[in-house]
Amino acid sequence: MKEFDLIIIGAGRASNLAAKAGKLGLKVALIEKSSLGGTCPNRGCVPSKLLIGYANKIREIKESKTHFIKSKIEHIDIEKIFKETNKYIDSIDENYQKKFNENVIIFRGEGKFIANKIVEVNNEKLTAPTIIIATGTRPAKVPYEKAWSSDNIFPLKDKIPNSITIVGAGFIACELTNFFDAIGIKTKQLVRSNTLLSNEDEEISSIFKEEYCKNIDVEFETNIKEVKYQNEKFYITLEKNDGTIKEHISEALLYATGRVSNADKLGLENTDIELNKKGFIKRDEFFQTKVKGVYVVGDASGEHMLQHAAAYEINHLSKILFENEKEPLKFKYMPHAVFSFPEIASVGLTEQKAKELNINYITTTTNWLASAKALSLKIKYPRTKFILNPKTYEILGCHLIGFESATMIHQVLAIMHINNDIRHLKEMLYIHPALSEALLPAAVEAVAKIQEYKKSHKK
Ligand SMILES: Cc1cc2nc3c(=O)[nH]c(=O)nc-3n(C[C@H](O)[C@H](O)[C@H](O)COP(=O)(O)OP(=O)(O)OC[C@H]3O[C@@H](n4cnc5c(N)ncnc54)[C@H](O)[C@@H]3O)c2cc1C
Ligand SMILES: NC(=O)c1ccc[n+]([C@@H]2O[C@H](COP(=O)([O-])OP(=O)(O)OC[C@H]3O[C@@H](n4cnc5c(N)ncnc54)[C@H](O)[C@@H]3O)[C@@H](O)[C@H]2O)c1
Repeated sequence: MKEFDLIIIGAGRASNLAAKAGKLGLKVALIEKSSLGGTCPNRGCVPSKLLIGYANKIREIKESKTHFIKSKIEHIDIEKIFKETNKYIDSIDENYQKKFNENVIIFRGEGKFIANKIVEVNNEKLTAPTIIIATGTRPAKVPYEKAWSSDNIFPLKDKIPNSITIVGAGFIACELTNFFDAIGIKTKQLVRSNTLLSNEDEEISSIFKEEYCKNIDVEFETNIKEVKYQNEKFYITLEKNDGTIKEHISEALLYATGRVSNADKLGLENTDIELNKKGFIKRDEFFQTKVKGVYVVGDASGEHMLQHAAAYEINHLSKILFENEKEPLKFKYMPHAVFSFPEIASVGLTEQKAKELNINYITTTTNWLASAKALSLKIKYPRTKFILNPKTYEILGCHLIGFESATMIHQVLAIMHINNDIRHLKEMLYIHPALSEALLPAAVEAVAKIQEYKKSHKK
């Protein structure tokens, strides 16, 4: 049996913790069955956003007529787009290896528990007083042979298809569908309900749907009834919720229907570690599982499934382990963005959630068009929606749709981080006429509505 100070299973974001522990002089075993770096740089956030960069540029050119510019795209080098993206992915593992000093021993293989504190990898048994499970998630199994998940395009090894059908209405489906459509591959999205991005605030997701569907061919309330794969094509029978049948042919079929826990492959039946109903590992507020000294962080907990959440958790665990941190991590808020067209960014409660919780709230929805910079974009839909506590001025939720929403929301996040009071957003000085200034009228409207509320609720 090999003894270590620390074992980490999964070299995604937890690679940073392994590197830090190694620098502190601890003997670390880092177990990874795939490429170092994990999902985000190899088959997640980073390559998908590299693709979105192409889509955004193309959409801008295609929409140039709004600025009285007649333009035509002569050629999109799709081969080159995938070649460059694949090349980026190829560089990740090697770059990660450079992070570690000689104290970090990398085991390339699948780690499995054979007892509470013993992990087996490549027929070697390892033990340590502290073990971190950071094994992330994998795409839900695709139901047809030859169909893809997002893992099949990062990197893309198959032939680039001339047509693609994408199933799902969440983050991955709406980001990738926009990309494939923008670069000129014939694209259809299949959605079983009547909604896209159903976890977003309803007002925002309905604006998104209206704008998105101006470009994208989406079949709503549609399921796949049957699939045949012949001559390198999928022959798909579609069934609408009203029973209508439609035949559809596509060279590629990609499922973006969610991700599942990797805990089923960890041999946890040999331990006292417990799973929740969705198959994710249970933990306490200090990330500790039922086994003392065994922790779970990042997507493996199934809580947030976002890179910034995983990074923050792993950083906090590092403080608990190496800096005597005694406080648990409590996220005050958890923002996210959908990098599609249009772009959405969101933090906190949606209006439907506020209703469900039966809390006292007010909302304001303000367009961005008082901002000259927003006006110059010549798009009418951008909006800021606030969900507010009318008694305390607290921002309970903020939802943006429009150009660079993911960047724009950071000024709201800063306020929420330091002292959550919408009045700061109203009082701060904005550079005129930067796009960020588009949030000022929203803050002014929100504060005015709260003051009205306070007046009308005075005894
Ligand atoms: C297409 C896509 C786009 C995304 N875009 C964004 C985005 O824009 N913004 C955002 O915030 N998030 C995004 N995400 C989510 C983000 O990638 C994850 O939240 C993040 O990677 C989680 O990090 P992690 O370290 O917890 O897990 P992972 O990065 O998944 O790392 C887990 C590692 O554990 C390894 N592993 C699993 N089981 C074992 C085992 N038994 N033995 C050895 N190794 C094992 C895996 O191979 C993997 O390398 C995206 C995800 C996808 C799929
Ligand atoms: N910008 C970002 O931050 C970003 C981008 C991509 C992925 N991610 C992360 O990755 C995770 C996974 O993304 P995702 O898009 O796969 O999951 P998701 O949960 O966002 O969406 C899954 C979609 O698939 C649909 N679906 C599920 N089963 C189906 C079926 N059998 N038939 C038809 N539709 C079905 C659901 O209704 C939903 O619309 C997300 O939870 C997110 O945390 C984040």
